[in-house]
Amino acid sequence: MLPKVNPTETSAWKDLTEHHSKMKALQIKDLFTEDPKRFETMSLVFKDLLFDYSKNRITDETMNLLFELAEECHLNTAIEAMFSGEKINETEDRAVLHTALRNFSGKPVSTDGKDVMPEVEEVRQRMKAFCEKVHSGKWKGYTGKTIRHIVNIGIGGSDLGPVMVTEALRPYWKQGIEAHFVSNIDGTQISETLKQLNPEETLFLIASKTFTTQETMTNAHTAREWFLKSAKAEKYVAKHFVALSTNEEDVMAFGIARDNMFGFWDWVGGRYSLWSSIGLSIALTIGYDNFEQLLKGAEASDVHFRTTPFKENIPVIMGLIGLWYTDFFGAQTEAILPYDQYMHRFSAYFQQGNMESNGKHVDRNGHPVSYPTGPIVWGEPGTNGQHAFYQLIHQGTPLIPCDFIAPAISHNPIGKHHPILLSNFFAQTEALMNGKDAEEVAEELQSMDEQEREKLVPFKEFEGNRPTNSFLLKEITPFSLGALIALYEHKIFTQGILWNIFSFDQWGVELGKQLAKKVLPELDGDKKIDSHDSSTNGLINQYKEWRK
Ligand SMILES: O=P(O)(O)OC[C@H]1O[C@@H](O)[C@H](O)[C@@H](O)[C@@H]1O
Repeated sequence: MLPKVNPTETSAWKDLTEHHSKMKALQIKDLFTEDPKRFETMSLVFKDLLFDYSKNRITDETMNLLFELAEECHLNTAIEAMFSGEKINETEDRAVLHTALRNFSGKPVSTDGKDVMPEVEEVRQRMKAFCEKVHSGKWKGYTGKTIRHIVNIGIGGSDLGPVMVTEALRPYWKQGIEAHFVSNIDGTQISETLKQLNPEETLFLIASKTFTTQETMTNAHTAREWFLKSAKAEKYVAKHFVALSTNEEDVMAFGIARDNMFGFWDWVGGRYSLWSSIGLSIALTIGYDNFEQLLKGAEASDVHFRTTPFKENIPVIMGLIGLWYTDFFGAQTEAILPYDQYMHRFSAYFQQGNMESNGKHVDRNGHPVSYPTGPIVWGEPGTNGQHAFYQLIHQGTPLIPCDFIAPAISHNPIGKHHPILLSNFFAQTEALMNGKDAEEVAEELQSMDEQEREKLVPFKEFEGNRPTNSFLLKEITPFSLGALIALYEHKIFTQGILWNIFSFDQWGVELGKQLAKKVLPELDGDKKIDSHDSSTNGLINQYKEWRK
């Protein structure tokens, strides 16, 4: 059982509260003037990744108090508990061992007295063999053709990770293989996907931890019917459908043979499952060896997180700085802004990662928390975001801490594109910190009539002091991406421990599922509905009227 400390009752929290009143007025840019070594002190290089956290509203004292908070909340004990298979997901009575999926150390990882590594290894080997069969063309469709299209049918954690990673690693796609993803229950997505496909060359991966998720099962049945319209015989389903799941019984009931099922375990949370067999679409798309590199990158971050003192521990620092803004500055959101087009789903992925993990208002003792927990996470790739919402980041009223991410080397080094992209990446964090004061604005508007100029100055001023982290990666490779994802995962863990909440359950998504199940039968027939509030009744009845 994890120690359950209310963070606000620690002495570090009290000191941080006092410290915050001093820090409110401090300008980040002044901290740079005062300390020419600030960048050196507040940046870390890990593998081929530079993490620069110097453009934050922090001093050494802030960081030391935050480290003390982490100590008082027993973060070290919690990290060890996770890695060593303790059932830290108490509301579901489960261990949290996605780290075992990327363990190549040869050391056992046990939970419930059993080493999970032999089974992990066995599934990895089966995934590898399967990828080889598909890529070599030995795996044939029902008419003897090779597989050219992979369709992953899953939602939430069984979709977002595979989509994000395959997109981020597009330069590594195997020739001759196209990956497709269907998640939404909206029939549009599967219809539009199926239109592009030939059933003879298509492999469906039904990805669902529980194998009961309504959206996934409905899409899977639609895909099966579509396939059988051409293939005619049930026996061919085995050549075109595989399951990625923990639920063997329901997989069999769907008609997928045991041989075509790649299992994983209840100690893998859905939003942490891309490292498991849920990653089969990734392995099929970029090749198994590259998938293994992704796992090895994540393993490197695991080792870093588990063994590095807090002062040099990137996910711990990321988590503490985030908490500093959420709980002391009242920041409600955080933006993740990758300056890499291939990473266009990275923020969407960590929307689920963060918000499903730490969107909790009850602490580990079952009491409502008295402090803000998980922030809203959002973002779009640069520079698109600059021309859309950066206005608010620069001049709006809310404080929005931002993570800027960019690769030094582009996979598409054409013309001046990459230097232009990176000039924006560098310029934005500088501008967010420095702002632009009235004097500078007036200087810029010198040629203007004085009265006009004075009117305009307030609108063109930037107060600055807007905090950012920068992640400069040498290049986006399977290894570096794996490492980066795992750093973000461990940031979430760090914050969950400090907020004293359970980060690995997600009871909040259940309500919607239950309610939709109640409404669905009411949509049949023409009978007017009066079982809800007048708004819901009104909407349902208008729908019934219009769909006639
Ligand atoms: O993989 P499954 O069982 O189909 O679940 C998909 C998603 O279902 C959602 O309801 C859960 O909140 C997610 O965590 C999960 O990833």
